[in-house]
Amino acid sequence: MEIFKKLKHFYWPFKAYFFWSIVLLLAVTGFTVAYPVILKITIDSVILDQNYGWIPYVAGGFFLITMLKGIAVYFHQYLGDLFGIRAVFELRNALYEKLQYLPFRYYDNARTGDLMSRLTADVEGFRFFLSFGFAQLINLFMLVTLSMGIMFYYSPSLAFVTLGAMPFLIVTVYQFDKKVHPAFKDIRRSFAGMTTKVQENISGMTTVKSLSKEDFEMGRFGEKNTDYKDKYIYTSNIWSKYFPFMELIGHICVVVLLGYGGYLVINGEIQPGVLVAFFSLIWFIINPLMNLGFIVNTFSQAKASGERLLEVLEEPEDIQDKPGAVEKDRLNGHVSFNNVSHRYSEEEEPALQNISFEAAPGKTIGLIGATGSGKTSITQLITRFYEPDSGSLMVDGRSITDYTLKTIRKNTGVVLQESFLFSSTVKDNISYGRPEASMERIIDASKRADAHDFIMQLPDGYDTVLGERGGGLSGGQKQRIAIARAICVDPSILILDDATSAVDMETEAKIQAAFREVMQGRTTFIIAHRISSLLHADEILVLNEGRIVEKGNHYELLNMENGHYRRIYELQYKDKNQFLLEAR
Ligand SMILES: Nc1ncnc2c1ncn2[C@@H]1O[C@H](COP(=O)(O)OP(=O)(O)OP(=O)(O)O)[C@@H](O)[C@H]1O
Repeated sequence: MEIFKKLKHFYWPFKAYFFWSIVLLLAVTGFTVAYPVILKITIDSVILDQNYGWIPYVAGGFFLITMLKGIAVYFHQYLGDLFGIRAVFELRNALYEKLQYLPFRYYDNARTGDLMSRLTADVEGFRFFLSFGFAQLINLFMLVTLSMGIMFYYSPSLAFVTLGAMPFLIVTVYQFDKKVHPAFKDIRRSFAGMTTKVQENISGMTTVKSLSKEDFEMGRFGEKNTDYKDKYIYTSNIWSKYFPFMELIGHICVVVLLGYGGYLVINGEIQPGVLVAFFSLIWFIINPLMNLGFIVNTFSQAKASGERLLEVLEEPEDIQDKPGAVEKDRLNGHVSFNNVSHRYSEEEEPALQNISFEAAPGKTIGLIGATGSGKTSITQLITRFYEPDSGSLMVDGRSITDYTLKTIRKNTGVVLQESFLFSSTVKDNISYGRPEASMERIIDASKRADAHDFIMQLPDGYDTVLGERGGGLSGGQKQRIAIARAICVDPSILILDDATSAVDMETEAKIQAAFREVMQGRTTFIIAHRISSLLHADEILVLNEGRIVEKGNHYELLNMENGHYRRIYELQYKDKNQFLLEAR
């Protein structure tokens, strides 16, 4: 119940639909139990007492009740559906919003397929209970109580004897729920595992095919599929064990009713109409109670789904605007790190240790070092994707946390080694960070990123729709669109994380020339493995194992005897010299 309480604010605003649906359900229940009552009157008061003149009225009454029941059922179901659909509409929106604001830390370990299944299958499981299960639970309660009430009214002794086996039925249903709830949770988890596998397989299809791992992948999928099948079979086994037993208990009740009820009729203690009415009423108790398994099942599924949805909704958003955070349209881009250290999780080694440097507005800072030396981590802190464990990170003389996240993100443009392109038009991809950008601005950004010419050669130019993840374009072309996207935002801090590694030397030179113009007035951080990309940087930070080991411009660093930078330079240029020597 705790889960439903926690999710209450999603469905409670629509309680009016629910209440009306229940009021109509009440009417449906009333009309349903009226049948056996009319039947009893027909047998005892019309047929046995030979009041045949009543027959047209009884028939008319039956017809009227059937019509009214039909109308009530229609509106009850319609309003119930509306209640569930409106509630999960809000829930889905809230989940999606949560996904937008969850920190990177969460996504480091999250699995896309699992999240997808939460947003689809789990939301659907919850809706089904709201639309259907909830009302069924109430229907069950009302039908059983009303039927029992009528039975006790007609013949308390027959009611007692007939319902004697009911406690067994209730205990069985309870046992069933205890087993079936964890089983359903497992099914949901297994389904999420399977969708994750499918999603990863599709995303990594190039790797799978290039390494001929199709069979291996089928094997891995087979495991997940088998697990899902086994979990379902296990759950079906629980059903098939419990259901015949529940049915048996129901039929014992009927046998007892016919035996003892028949005896009472023969002895003249009750009228035959009462026995006939009991025969209908008992099924209004047994059927819903047996259905309790199914209702409990939707309830268990909804509980399990609700739990998984709450896991996402309650995930802490550790990086948030602090109260009174400053919103600024434009920052100058003065970045300074003072003794900053950072580790991604408690168990891991620090990714950055005592990092200190100053980047004045408009300056270009190069970051170089072996893989894993912490280059990207520095930029992840500047964008505030993560927060440092210690030290201070200032932007324009104020702590980065003094600004709203929006201010920081609006003022930083990031081009990654492999940027993500959305399956929409080229134009939309370029103006993604600034949707209001004019066509001139988009074209200007593309020209600066050396993308305009190839875009014009696409079938629909800027209106060409790209495939998922920018399919249909070469790596370098995708990268140039991503660079245009960053330029279009007009950020005061530009981060180029190995941004030109996917383009050829000639294009790199062109983009860099364009960058030099674009970089004017912006603080730029260039992460590069090639020294050629850093020649024009005002300052280069050489990183090793999370520490800055050297600092200076290209020439200063080259002059350091036995320096890290010099070693990288020699490694990169040795081949060239060797080649030139051999070519002579
Ligand atoms: N999201 C993360 N979660 C946990 N550890 C991480 C994460 N990102 C980076 N690390 C670790 O932090 C250290 C620094 O990584 P970082 O990505 O900053 O290096 P890098 O110099 O940019 O490397 P590369 O040149 O390969 O991109 C590495 O040891 C890496 O394993």
